[in-house]
Amino acid sequence: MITLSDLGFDVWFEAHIDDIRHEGQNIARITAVDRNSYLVRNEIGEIPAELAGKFSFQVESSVELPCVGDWVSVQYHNEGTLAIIHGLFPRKTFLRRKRAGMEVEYQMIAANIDLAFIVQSCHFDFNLARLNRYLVMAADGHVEPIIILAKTDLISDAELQEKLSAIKEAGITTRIIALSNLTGAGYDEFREVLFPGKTCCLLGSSGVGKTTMINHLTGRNDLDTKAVSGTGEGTHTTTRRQLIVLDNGVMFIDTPGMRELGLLGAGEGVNKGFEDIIELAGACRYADCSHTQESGCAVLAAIAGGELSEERYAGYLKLRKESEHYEMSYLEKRKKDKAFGRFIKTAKKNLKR
Ligand SMILES: Nc1nc2c(ncn2[C@@H]2O[C@H](COP(=O)(O)OP(=O)(O)OP(=O)(O)O)[C@@H](O)[C@H]2O)c(=O)[nH]1
Ligand SMILES: [Zn+2]
Repeated sequence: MITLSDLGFDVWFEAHIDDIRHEGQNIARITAVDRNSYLVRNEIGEIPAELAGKFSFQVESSVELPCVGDWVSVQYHNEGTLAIIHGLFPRKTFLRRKRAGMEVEYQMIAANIDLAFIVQSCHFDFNLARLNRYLVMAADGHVEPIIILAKTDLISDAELQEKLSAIKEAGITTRIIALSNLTGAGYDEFREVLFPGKTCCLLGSSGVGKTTMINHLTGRNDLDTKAVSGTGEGTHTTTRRQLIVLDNGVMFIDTPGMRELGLLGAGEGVNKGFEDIIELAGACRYADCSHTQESGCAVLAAIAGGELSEERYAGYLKLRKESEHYEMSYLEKRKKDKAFGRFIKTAKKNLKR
């Protein structure tokens, strides 16, 4: 049977039990969040959960809402098939991001993470500016970072040494593990830093090999397949688990918000890693050239002339597409948040009348 301590509940949290857990309540950890529905897990099992009304009313900012990795106190209902969340434990560590356009408003991505692996592929994805952004984010939430340079099989040893020294020259002293999912190189070192009861996360752009790393550790498709369904208050909900416990007792958190982290404002990041393409683009006929089909495009001309490799161009397009996609979805979300803000304002006005 799994215990609270296996799930990461240690003396730091124990010190808060008397303040947070009241009579008849149990301690559990949030393993998934989907708008207002949650999954919680403890020694008894993993079940759907909802916020107690009183809890919701007292929340003044979204930061006070439970996020994945949080410890909460819950009460069981419906013969233990539904949990109601009554209290939130303080966070030992967290990952959060500033919401654009607001000065103090943060969005919580996950909580109580012991170790954040910042994953970059040695190939197209390698980017010091983005690496620094992740390191700042980890430091902000007191999360210990380790840099992973993945896909080492795609570059020569000399090229890998170059990347390692580029990181050191940038003044970054964080531990670096270079590994390949293909050859298994570096995995001994990777496994050495994974401890049972510790919560980890993988941060990095799409396609750098994060999912493959988890599957490599488990020999299964843990990150992709498991969803938990349950019946609460008559509505059937299926929520994808975002905190998983591997067979070796190591926990990994993977939330949709995490996937967006690195790409926010990546426009500048794209330019940073592809200075040669940006320089070429200066000679395009149209200032807003997309470098995909325009006549007079200097980038396309360079490919035709063999000065720019197709591969490098494809890498540029891929990163640009990802960054546009995430920036777009982030803007859409902000629009929704604004609409919700207006709704609240109107509702408050109506109340006053
Ligand atoms: N050559 C090489 N390819 C790899 C390695 N690791 C992963 N890949 C490939 O890279 C692609 C992306 O890997 P994923 O593990 O899905 O990457 P991810 O970071 O999880 O991407 P998202 O799920 O989009 O966030 C897949 O086609 C993998 O087979 C590696 O070490 N070497
Ligand atoms: Zn162009």
